[in-house]
Amino acid sequence: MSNAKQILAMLRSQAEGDEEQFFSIALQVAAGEARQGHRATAEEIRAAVDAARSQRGTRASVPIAFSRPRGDLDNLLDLREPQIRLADAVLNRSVKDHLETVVVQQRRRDWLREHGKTPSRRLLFAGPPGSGKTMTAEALAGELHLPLFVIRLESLITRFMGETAAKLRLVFDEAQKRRGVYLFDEFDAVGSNRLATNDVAEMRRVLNSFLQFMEETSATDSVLVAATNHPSLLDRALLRRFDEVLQFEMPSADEVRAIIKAHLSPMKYPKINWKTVVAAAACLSQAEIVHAAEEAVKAAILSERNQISTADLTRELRKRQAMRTVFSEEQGHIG
Ligand SMILES: Nc1ncnc2c1ncn2[C@@H]1O[C@H](COP(=O)(O)OP(=O)(O)OP(=O)(O)O)[C@@H](O)[C@H]1O
Repeated sequence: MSNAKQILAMLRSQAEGDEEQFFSIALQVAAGEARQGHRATAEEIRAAVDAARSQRGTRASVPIAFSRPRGDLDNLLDLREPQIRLADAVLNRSVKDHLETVVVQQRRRDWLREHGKTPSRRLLFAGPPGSGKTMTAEALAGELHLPLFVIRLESLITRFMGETAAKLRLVFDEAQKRRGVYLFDEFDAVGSNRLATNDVAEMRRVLNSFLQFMEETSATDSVLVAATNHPSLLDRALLRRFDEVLQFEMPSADEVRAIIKAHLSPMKYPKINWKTVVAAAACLSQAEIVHAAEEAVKAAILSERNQISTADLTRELRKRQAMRTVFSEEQGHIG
């Protein structure tokens, strides 16, 4: 949008009393300035918008819901208001440490910027399906009091030349002007070095745009999370661009126990043999273990009990194991 059009849109939003739209266009102008290398002006506009927003915040008596993306972005971004915090996810020590770093740096980003430093904001979540990558992105957004935007890859990646890169630009522009956590799920679809064999040149262009946009976001405080089950598919040039790489793993024995305990409410569980339960959960993902615990609770409720036994849990965990076998046999069949 040209400056004249932006001024017109700002005047219109003011006439309609749409303050959020007004701020959003102001931030778009800031993003434009940042792209032209005018970082100080971009920062000044952003600071003015932040000040005006927080003034409005003190006047408001009820929390204001995050506003939905508009226009073309509506198809690309799925807005989720975070319902959880980091303490709700059961994570390994290394992932927790990385997240603590990000949270501290994001909370004290103004201080870091005053010293010419950029807070960590480009994160790669790598790990097996169901290990909590999406959940952790939501929890991180919750921790930072930010909206979570999930980028819909099926709308982003199209067959038409140049269109995917243009859509990516829309998403990154939004990240520049609206602070949030932006999650690119199944990121290997964008960042793969051997994807789209039918149009390698186009995927290269998309990847290059992605790399360029990653650099440009240095003036924003949005957090970019790319999640993948296949980190080895990612282009090396891309891997280097991330500030933090978080490796999600299959759950340890302690984690299995913690996940199950967190999902047994309202049941009591005085006599669980955890060794047996943990053994029955071998090779299951965090998500599968959550399902098994929830099913065990439902079965106990239906049989009008208020206690869960070791047998309840192992039965449900074994069911999950069996479902896994069926699934992998099916895949073997297809493959
Ligand atoms: N580490 C965890 N701690 C607690 N619950 C978890 C954890 N991981 C997964 N879960 C449960 O499983 C559900 C699905 O997990 P999630 O979608 O976050 O996994 P994922 O790694 O993003 O999987 P995928 O790669 O298939 O997208 C979560 O909503 C949560 O209920």
